[in-house]
Amino acid sequence: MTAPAAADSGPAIDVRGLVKRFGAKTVVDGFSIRVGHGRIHGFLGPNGSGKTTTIRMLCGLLTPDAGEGTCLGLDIRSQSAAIKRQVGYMTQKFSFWEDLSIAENLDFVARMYGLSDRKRRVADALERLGLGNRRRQLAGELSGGWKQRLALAACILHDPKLLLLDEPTAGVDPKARREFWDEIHALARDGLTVLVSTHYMDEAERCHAIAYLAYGRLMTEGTVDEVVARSGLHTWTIAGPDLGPLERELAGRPEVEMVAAFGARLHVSGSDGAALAAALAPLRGQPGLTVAEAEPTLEDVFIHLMNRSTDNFA
Ligand SMILES: Nc1ncnc2c1ncn2[C@@H]1O[C@H](COP(=O)(O)OP(=O)(O)OP(=O)(O)O)[C@@H](O)[C@H]1O
Repeated sequence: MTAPAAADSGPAIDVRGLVKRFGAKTVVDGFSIRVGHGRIHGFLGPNGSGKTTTIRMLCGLLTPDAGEGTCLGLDIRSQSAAIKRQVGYMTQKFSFWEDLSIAENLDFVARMYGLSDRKRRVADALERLGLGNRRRQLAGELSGGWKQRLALAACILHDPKLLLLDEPTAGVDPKARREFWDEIHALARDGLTVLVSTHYMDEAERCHAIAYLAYGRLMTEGTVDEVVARSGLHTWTIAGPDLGPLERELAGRPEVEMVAAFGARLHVSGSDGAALAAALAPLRGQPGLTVAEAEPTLEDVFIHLMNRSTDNFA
């Protein structure tokens, strides 16, 4: 994989005020972001919040209606063709020739894009993604996790500098997902910048930074710790038997913005820490209940953001 060139010393992506409208609908509204080289940046948010549209604008695949910026040092408006040549894009619905082997599929992709030095590129991609031993296996016989790997191999055949992964592991089991992410980190260590959209919290936690979008607006951005700290959310856990009635009661309290059961434990959250603590105080001495303040999880924060954005924009 190509190491970042000296000219790449600036950010890999640096855009300001991107807007995209489809008809009368503003799908992305004033999006700005900077992403450094070799970083893995996650995009999260409800369905239809504009993640894919934003990612496509960032790398010149879609022209913004307003805004400006650069991707890989090139202007996203006037140099989009040059940007596209350096982008590997794994879409939500990739497809293969099921009755061709892994190696034959990759060779086909290399031919389709007119790549020089095909044999070496295919061999490199097979080795890079641990597909060498399976090179003769038919694509149609692969499990979900190996299919994703093949898709990733196809994306890096042309030595891109930027990878766009649109929900790359939807429906893949946790072990295969973890291994897929190990590969993404290995590619990032080699200098590739990665933009990835996902709905999985464990994947968000494996990104160097995340952006959360709702209704086309950037609601929050930063490392996972920063996003949790900035949320202003306070969370308590309550453990004990038969928490159903308590869950229903707490859901009706004005200090409680969210309550959800996780096994034999409730997560109770609210923005006003003092009011929430006061509301839960009477429960603390109750026999059989363990009530403790806890760090909000990323999922707590995202559900909170989702609820807030529904109130603000819907
Ligand atoms: N080419 C298009 N023409 C018209 N509307 C579009 C087009 N592409 C996307 N949209 C609309 O823009 C909105 C944002 O779509 P987008 O695919 O960017 O969201 P997303 O956050 O990636 O969603 P998901 O999580 O479901 O993949 C949606 O309402 C979608 O229907």
